[in-house]
Amino acid sequence: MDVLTTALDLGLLDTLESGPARLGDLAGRFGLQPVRLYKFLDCLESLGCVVRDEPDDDIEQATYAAVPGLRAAVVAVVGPDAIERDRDRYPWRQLHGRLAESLRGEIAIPDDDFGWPPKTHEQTAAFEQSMSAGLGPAIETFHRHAYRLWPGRRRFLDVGGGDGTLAAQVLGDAPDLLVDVFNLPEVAPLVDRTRDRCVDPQRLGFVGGDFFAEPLPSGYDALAFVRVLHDWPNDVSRRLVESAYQALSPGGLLLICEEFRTPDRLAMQFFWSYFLIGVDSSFSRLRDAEFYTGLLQEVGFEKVEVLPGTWELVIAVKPEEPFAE
Ligand SMILES: C[S@@+](CC[C@H](N)C(=O)[O-])C[C@H]1O[C@@H](n2cnc3c(N)ncnc32)[C@H](O)[C@@H]1O
Repeated sequence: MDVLTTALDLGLLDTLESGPARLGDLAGRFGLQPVRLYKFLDCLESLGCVVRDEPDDDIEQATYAAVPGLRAAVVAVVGPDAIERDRDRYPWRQLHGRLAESLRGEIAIPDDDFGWPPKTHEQTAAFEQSMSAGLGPAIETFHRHAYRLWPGRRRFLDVGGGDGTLAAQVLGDAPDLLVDVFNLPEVAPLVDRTRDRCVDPQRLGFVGGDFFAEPLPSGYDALAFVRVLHDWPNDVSRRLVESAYQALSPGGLLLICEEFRTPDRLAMQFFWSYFLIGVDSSFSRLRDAEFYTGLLQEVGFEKVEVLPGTWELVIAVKPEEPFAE
């Protein structure tokens, strides 16, 4: 991180991206010591960021070329909006080096530093911001399957829909759909902010509520849980799916999207797995897609399918009302 941040901040990456550069020229231009810069560029080379051509023993004649797309990739990894920067705002260092104590239950992340539910507006805003920072794969999957998800649907409720980032994206894919976010009332101002920036603000609504304290609102023919069910133990997830079944109109569509359990996704989830070791109020459990396909059938849904994507999307339909005998 230090090497990449420094290369970006110095402006070295801009120069390297415009074409191969000689070490002597780089040192002169940026006021750097050639021998030190040589070692620094070795670090970048070891990360696969630059390709070196060293014609002879004179290191100042060595030339370096950036691999294509380097600057954008480095901005994504260390820039102000990078997921790494977001995760670093959390007090994970309190566990660092003390994992054994944490595993024995001797230390924990104090509630004031992180806990569920968030206690202050700042904690709520920070948490939802972290969520939307990692939402890309879900947005991609919803967009990819939009052509079959939304035609004929009128009202969509994104349950536990964060600050409305996904809902706002869906509006762009479904010009006739009304989309509401269901979330704890304190999240309303964050959804207001998303609405101000979205393509069609009057189609993005907010319904405040607590899905443990009350039934999910009815009147929707599509309803989603995106990274919501994996926060809870099996019996609680089941209750939420049952509540969705009750709420949906006959023929309504349920969508479940989260990181189903594979080695790659566990790796993407590594920060939360690690940090939440010391947070007992938050569960976080990656499941296999089959857990949900089975659960949906047991609860009464039909036409259960797993649609492909960076994160897959499990969809299912509530049966139309049976004809009266
Ligand atoms: C892990 S986040 C996922 C947010 C969003 N769907 C995403 O993927 O970015 C869980 C969401 O569920 C919401 N949530 C948690 N408990 C809730 C409750 N009891 N009632 C309603 N929403 C709740 C949180 O506020 C948060 O927005």
